[in-house]
Amino acid sequence: MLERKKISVIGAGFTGATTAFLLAAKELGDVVLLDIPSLENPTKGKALDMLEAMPVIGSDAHVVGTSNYEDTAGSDLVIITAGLPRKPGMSRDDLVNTNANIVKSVTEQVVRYSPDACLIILSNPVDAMTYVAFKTSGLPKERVIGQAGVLDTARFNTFVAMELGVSVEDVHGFVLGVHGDDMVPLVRYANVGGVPLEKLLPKERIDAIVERTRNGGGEIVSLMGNASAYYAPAASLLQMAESILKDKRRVLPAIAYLEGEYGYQDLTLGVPTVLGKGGIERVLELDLLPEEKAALDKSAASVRRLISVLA
Ligand SMILES: NC(=O)C1=CN([C@@H]2O[C@H](COP(=O)(O)OP(=O)(O)OC[C@H]3O[C@@H](n4cnc5c(N)ncnc54)[C@H](O)[C@@H]3O)[C@@H](O)[C@H]2O)C=CC1
Ligand SMILES: O=C([O-])CC(=O)C(=O)O
Repeated sequence: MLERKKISVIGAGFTGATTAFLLAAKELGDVVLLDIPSLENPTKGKALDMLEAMPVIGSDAHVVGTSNYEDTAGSDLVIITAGLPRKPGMSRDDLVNTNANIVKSVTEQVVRYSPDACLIILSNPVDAMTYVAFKTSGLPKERVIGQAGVLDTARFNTFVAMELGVSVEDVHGFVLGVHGDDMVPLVRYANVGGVPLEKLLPKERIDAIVERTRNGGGEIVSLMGNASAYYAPAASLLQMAESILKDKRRVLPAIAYLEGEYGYQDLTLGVPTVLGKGGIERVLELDLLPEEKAALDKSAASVRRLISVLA
């Protein structure tokens, strides 16, 4: 049964279009897909193509394409994917200035028409872009959320399931911190069907999985050449969107604006959260060992460096 929520997806490229399709197919709400005016017709075309898939899929969600922010008015949720993706040889951080300008102007328009929405930010470097969106929007911190940890954890879980030959459904990893080389896979908290991962795999295999997870985005970029990942990022956005729109209160890692949690002030960073209808309902503070806290501090420092470039 379709709950008539309104979801806007800004940026109709690889991640935005894939996300819009998943949201509509799962009947999470009516979807508005928006891109820049020079891409208005292709955006309308993508949206119409998605809409025409709905009778086959069995979803009554509406999908429209536009370049006009008036069409996004009154959204319950806005997902921001607008911005450049990196090319092989680039880091996510190389996108910081270009994408900060885009995210800033998009956020201004979005909140003008949807002041009550929750925002989920995908554009990279996503920790810093979440900071930009939060500061620009003037929204309460609970309603500006960045996507990183669901995707990084999904990659970790994929590699663990492959290594052990078990269902991905039973692998529960936990990746916090920055969406970059200094991300923090909390191996001590990872389990497979309730059994601690450290009891199932030797340290060197776990280290290899951690390393592959850290490079997960880069591995895809070097294979694809002209694009970065979009299926797993879109699936991650879908999971976060569903938890918010249905007030499921799932415990998911997400980028939150921190005011003292984990000892950080005025910083956006990936932490465990409870996602519900108000956005980030709660940040969960875990006990960290000194080496885990040191890794999170390194992660925090790399986000701070980027934010200071923008100031
Ligand atoms: N946080 C994460 O886990 C992930 C982040 N990303 C990031 O998401 C962003 C989008 O990636 P893709 O969709 O693959 O790129 P893409 O190039 O396929 O799509 C980006 C779209 O944004 C649009 N755009 C640019 N400026 C805009 C503006 N001012 N207003 C509205 N739309 C605008 C472009 O026209 C383009 O259609 C990139 O920055 C990428 O690095 C991608 C995957 C995962
Ligand atoms: O690697 C990239 O540039 C896109 C991204 O953030 C990811 O796939 O993790």
